[in-house]
Amino acid sequence: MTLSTRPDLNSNPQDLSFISTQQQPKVTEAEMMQAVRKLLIGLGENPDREGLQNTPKRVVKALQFLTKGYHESLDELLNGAVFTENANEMVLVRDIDIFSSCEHHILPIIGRAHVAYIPNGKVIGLSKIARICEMYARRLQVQERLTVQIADALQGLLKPHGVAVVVEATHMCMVMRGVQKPGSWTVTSAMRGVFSEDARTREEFMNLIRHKAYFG
Ligand SMILES: Nc1nc2c(ncn2[C@@H]2O[C@H](COP(=O)(O)OP(=O)(O)OP(=O)(O)O)[C@@H](O)[C@H]2O)c(=O)[nH]1
Ligand SMILES: [Zn+2]
Repeated sequence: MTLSTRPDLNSNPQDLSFISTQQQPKVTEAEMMQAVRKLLIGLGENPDREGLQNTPKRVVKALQFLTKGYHESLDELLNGAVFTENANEMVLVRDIDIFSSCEHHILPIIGRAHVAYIPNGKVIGLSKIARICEMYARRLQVQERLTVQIADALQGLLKPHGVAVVVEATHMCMVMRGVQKPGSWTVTSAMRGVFSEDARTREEFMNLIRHKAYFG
């Protein structure tokens, strides 16, 4: 097995130290397209027929988009939007759309994330919470790791009193193939600080994400 030259692909997924990695992969786009062409032939298709002529190019472009989070970093997406603020009540951004790809089948994971924290002298620009979710979702993932990465990123950036993340998602590898269970949802959570220590705080968060949103 050839290991990637990109440390972010080989490292422990819990380890956030690789997040600024901007190294380019060694495989060229032409080689990637060639691989897709082979895949089409293996599937019994004719890659030269009109409808498939540009498919290798499209597939590579689409996969690059779906994994663009490998080339993003917390530093860049934050753009300095962490502010000193004397706030100490729960901040919750809920119903953040998640479009990720499972690392076992490279099929879509579609769902939403709910992210809360209790500030401890610092708040983060609200959109940046969604951007953090987006950065980690746009990688090959398992839902559990995605959930933990979002929680640990916020915990590391803000050192808040606590962070709570719940991700609810449906996995196309369980819907369209394999066990074929449409309608199944997986719920994962990561609780840090007071959300893990105090049942009432956790309950307040769970109640807030349970009630029907006014918008949406
Ligand atoms: N824990 C976890 N498992 C996942 C996630 N996405 C996909 N999987 C599972 O990864 C497992 C891979 O199992 P394998 O037996 O190696 O692969 P498979 O033969 O394609 O498995 P089936 O999906 O059962 O047909 C499956 O059980 C998937 O449901 C995820 O985000 N988290
Ligand atoms: Zn899968």
